Amino acid sequence: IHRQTMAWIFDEYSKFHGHSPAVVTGKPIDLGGSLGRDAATGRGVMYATEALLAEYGKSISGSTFVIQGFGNVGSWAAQLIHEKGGKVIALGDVSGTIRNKAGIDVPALMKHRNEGGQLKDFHGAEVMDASELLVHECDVLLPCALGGVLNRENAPDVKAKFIIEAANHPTDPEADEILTKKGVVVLPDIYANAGGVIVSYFEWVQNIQGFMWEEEKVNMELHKYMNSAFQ
Ligand SMILES: NC(=O)C1=CN([C@@H]2O[C@H](COP(=O)(O)OP(=O)(O)OC[C@H]3O[C@@H](n4cnc5c(N)ncnc54)[C@H](OP(=O)(O)O)[C@@H]3O)[C@@H](O)[C@H]2O)C=CC1
Ligand SMILES: O=C(O)CCC(=O)C(=O)O
Repeated sequence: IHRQTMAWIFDEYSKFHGHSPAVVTGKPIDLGGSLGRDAATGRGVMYATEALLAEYGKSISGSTFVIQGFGNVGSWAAQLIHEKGGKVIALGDVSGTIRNKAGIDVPALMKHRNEGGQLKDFHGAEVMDASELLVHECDVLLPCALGGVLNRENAPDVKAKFIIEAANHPTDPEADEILTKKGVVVLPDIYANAGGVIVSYFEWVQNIQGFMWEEEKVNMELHKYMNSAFQ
């Protein structure tokens, strides 16, 4: 979401119809945006991953993760998975692809990135070939960048046991078929990345109520919705 654009839409609409914050979501916080919206999609991805692994008697802690994309969705998913004790062993964006068998120190990587550093220059990992990322050994693969990245070319080589569709349609229909035959569990995007649109709905609810929720309340409600949708 581009918050400034949403602010312009809100402002233009309100000129003609009076103060109407509920007309659009993804607004800046001081114009009625929701706390927790920035992290929401990545947080929802983490909750979805937790629910799926639990179904198989596993947990985030003790599992290994490979993440493509370190933007809004990927960086939040990486941080929250790291906080839960998950080991992010490889990660990539356009600026580079890196790995560390012992687990990447995600908060240190965030600091490096926020200071303007590129992934390839991060000291806590080694650089690897981008083409190896999606077929890297791991328990859980999280494509958090683009659509169509898993296709008939690379799907046969995927080693992950679980794929969380954090980006929109990262797995094309041919890949889906190949992965299913291999016994890879693919959690669909319509559920896995719904955290963003859920918190946008919460933003609308707060605007209608004329009330702002604490971030803890937003996260708790998001957890509740993600869990009940999984069931
Ligand atoms: N943000 C949200 O709330 C939601 C997002 N989504 C979906 O999630 C996906 C990611 O969105 P979002 O995180 O917001 O987008 P961002 O633009 O914030 O991040 C995209 C990330 O993908 C990386 N990337 C782009 N191309 C490649 C590539 N070829 N190989 C590796 N990495 C690449 C970018 O790298 P670099 O920074 O180097 O350019 C960046 O790290 C999209 O499919 C989006 O539709 C779905 C639901 C909600
Ligand atoms: O914020 C929203 O309402 C939806 C966001 C979303 O789904 C996206 O960015 O792809």
